[in-house]
Amino acid sequence: MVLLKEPVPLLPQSSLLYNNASNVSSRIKETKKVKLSYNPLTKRQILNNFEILGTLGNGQYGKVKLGRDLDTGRLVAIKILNRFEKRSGYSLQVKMENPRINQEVEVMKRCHHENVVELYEILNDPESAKVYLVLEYCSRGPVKWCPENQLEIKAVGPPILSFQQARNIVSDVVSGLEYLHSQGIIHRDIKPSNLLISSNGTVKISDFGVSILTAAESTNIQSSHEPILKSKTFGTPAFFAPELCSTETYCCRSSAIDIWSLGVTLYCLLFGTLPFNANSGLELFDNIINKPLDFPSYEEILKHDSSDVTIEEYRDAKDLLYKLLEKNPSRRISLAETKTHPFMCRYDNNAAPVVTPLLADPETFRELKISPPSSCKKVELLNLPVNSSFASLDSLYMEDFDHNNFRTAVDRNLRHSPSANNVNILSPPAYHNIESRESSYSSFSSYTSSTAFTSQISIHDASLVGDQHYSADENGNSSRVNSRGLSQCKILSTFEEHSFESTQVDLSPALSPVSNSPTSNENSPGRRDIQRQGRAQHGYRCVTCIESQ
Ligand SMILES: Nc1ncnc2c1ncn2[C@@H]1O[C@H](COP(=O)(O)OP(=O)(O)OP(=O)(O)O)[C@@H](O)[C@H]1O
Repeated sequence: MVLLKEPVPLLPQSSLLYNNASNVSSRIKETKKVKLSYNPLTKRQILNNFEILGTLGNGQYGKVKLGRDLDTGRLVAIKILNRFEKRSGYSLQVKMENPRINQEVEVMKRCHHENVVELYEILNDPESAKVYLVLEYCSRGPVKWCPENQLEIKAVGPPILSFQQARNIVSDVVSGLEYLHSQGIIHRDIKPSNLLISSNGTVKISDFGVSILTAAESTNIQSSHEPILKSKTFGTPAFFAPELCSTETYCCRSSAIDIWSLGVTLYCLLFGTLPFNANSGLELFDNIINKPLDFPSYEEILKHDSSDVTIEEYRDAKDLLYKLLEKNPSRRISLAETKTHPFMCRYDNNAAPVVTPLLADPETFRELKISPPSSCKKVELLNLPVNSSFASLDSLYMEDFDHNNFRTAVDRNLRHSPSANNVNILSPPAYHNIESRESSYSSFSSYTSSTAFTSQISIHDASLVGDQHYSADENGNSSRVNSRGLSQCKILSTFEEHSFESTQVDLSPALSPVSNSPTSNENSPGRRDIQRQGRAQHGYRCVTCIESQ
């Protein structure tokens, strides 16, 4: 789904990210110092008191990581936001404070409800280019309403949820929305992917990046439908209310837009397709404003819903959808009315809670699935520069990472190992100019795995993506790792003074070419020279780990 970028800050710059306001709950911890470190033994990064276990999602505006509070063991989601955003003018790029951060923080600080994702802590170090929001972790991930392999925008049904599951989800969202609106918060981006499911199946509203506070907080803005802060549109077009699609009613926005988006969401859950769709934005807006609502027939529903939806339930569902997707915002159903609508009450038997599989077990979030050899002792954490956050490990190598320190720490580690000679130490310059974060991260993992656990060997093709041109030769004394072709290769590799041999290469399918494929030199069988072609030509991610024999 495309999110329209919001061009103007909606909250005053003096927002609460930097200022304390009396009405902000003290529940939320604000930490002004960020410390990043790396544990080579576990191969995990540590952000202040949180061990980073893996990636939960990549949003439009940054990454979300799974973390574990080292004191309490509690799992958390850590949303990483860029403090600055670049805006391009005619000839210059300006670095501006990212207004989304203030917005999201300001709104989340006010929220404390079972159906709203909770903010626990804000890590906001002025020295850091990132701001970290430590959030309640919803282990079952976002609400899914179409098959994994299908783009939501292309989904045409059948639905993957039963009517009862859809009802359970919407019931939780209505409670969450009622709370938000009572706090003067309009979410403005209600859609299934912003509804997260906790381990016990509770649905929680998340992602407040485009939310706003109405001028009159805590008043029942929904019933008044008063115009709110004048602002540009944002959110996800297919979920836009008609009043957002027309320039005539430009200023007239109220919490009724969330109710419309709730209607689009319910439609998706029930029928597995969007109610309004089109090939272009203009056509989509035209459909939202003018096209009458249309539904799959009852017979079609019966074909797919195994729970035998009755004709009454089907009719009630349609009736509720007509009321939620009422084009005139002042006639749109309220949340209180939604709660008591027959579709929500008459059939509710709680028989089918939403059960989606848990996101991967935290332990499987390890970047490398290797266990430390018994000879390997825990080594000191490596301090990382504050801006070498997980979202931009490339900067770790490209900008200000102190390679000498890193190697010193690594060397210290080597002394614990009986097989230090088998370690492949990469030349730091090889990491330079890596444009892809993923590639950099893999390199980083490879490097650290090879050095932290010396009975394991990593082979790297970092040279391929580095400044130095480097060619690979299966039979020579140096090798490059090709994420496609290597799996069966016997590799003899030397790098600097260390050499090692490996007979088995474990290649993850994820380790595919990162960006453009490198060109291959077809004239040299068994040998493919990687030629960099300007900045866009970066090669492969590194192979992570090879078991030594
Ligand atoms: N609290 C959480 N618990 C579990 N997973 C989460 C949590 N918060 C976010 N995620 C995961 O990270 C993804 C991106 O998060 P989020 O939507 O907040 O980021 P965003 O940059 O605002 O995304 P969007 O592109 O939708 O605007 C989510 O779709 C979800 O998969």
